[in-house]
Amino acid sequence: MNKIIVITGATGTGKTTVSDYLKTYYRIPQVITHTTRPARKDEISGKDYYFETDKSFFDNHYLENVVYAGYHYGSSYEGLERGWKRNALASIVLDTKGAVTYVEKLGAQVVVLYMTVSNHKSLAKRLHERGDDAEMVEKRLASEEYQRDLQLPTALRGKAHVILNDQWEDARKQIDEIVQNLQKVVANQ
Ligand SMILES: Nc1ncnc2c1ncn2[C@@H]1O[C@H](COP(=O)(O)OP(=O)(O)OP(=O)(O)O)[C@@H](O)[C@H]1O
Ligand SMILES: Nc1nc2c(ncn2[C@@H]2O[C@H](COP(=O)(O)O)[C@@H](O)[C@H]2O)c(=O)[nH]1
Repeated sequence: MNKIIVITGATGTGKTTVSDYLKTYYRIPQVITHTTRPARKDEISGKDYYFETDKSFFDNHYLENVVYAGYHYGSSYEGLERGWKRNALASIVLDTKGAVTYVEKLGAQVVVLYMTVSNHKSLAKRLHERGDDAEMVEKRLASEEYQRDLQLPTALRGKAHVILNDQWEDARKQIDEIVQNLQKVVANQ
């Protein structure tokens, strides 16, 4: 059975960092999602996201889609199938609403990693250090979605692995253990 690692949590908690780590060290392909948000510097269409217009966004066939801080985001069935064609274990980065939908729709195929930090104030600093546009950071931190994603949703309690990412080395160790077990499960199916 194919499986998907859904990496979720609030902005800046390290979801993309984890997804890149899984790709580099475990060869776990990333499912690329679609968004109408403008690209950040260094982001490439087709690698980080499929960047869409308000019109082209709706040309895709979504398993789920959301509005996050004023922009559309969506994950397509085709993108997921492309990931699974490359490997029986793929990863995707989603907000918590999308993560709940994945669990509802794909059940036992989903493994959720919920990223968190002990001090939420550190997140704004991380976004600025990442080089995000200051106005975009303000808008994001003021959004309902940001507040919502700071808490593990009730629907994911007892189902998600909670990864504390105050220090990357500690988070990495937790992730290594989960992924190595998962790889054994997938290999034995
Ligand atoms: N443990 C850590 N300590 C300090 N900085 C970190 C840590 N983990 C990740 N970062 C840095 O914090 C920034 C945000 O990380 P990342 O982009 O992975 O977060 P994200 O959850 O994907 O954010 P978003 O939802 O906004 O895309 C990056 O610059 C990343 O290098
Ligand atoms: N539900 C979905 N959430 C998604 C998707 N693609 C990304 N995201 C999440 O949106 C926010 C903002 O992302 P950013 O790249 O602008 O920082 C973040 O939580 C992502 O995880 C998607 O297809 N569906």
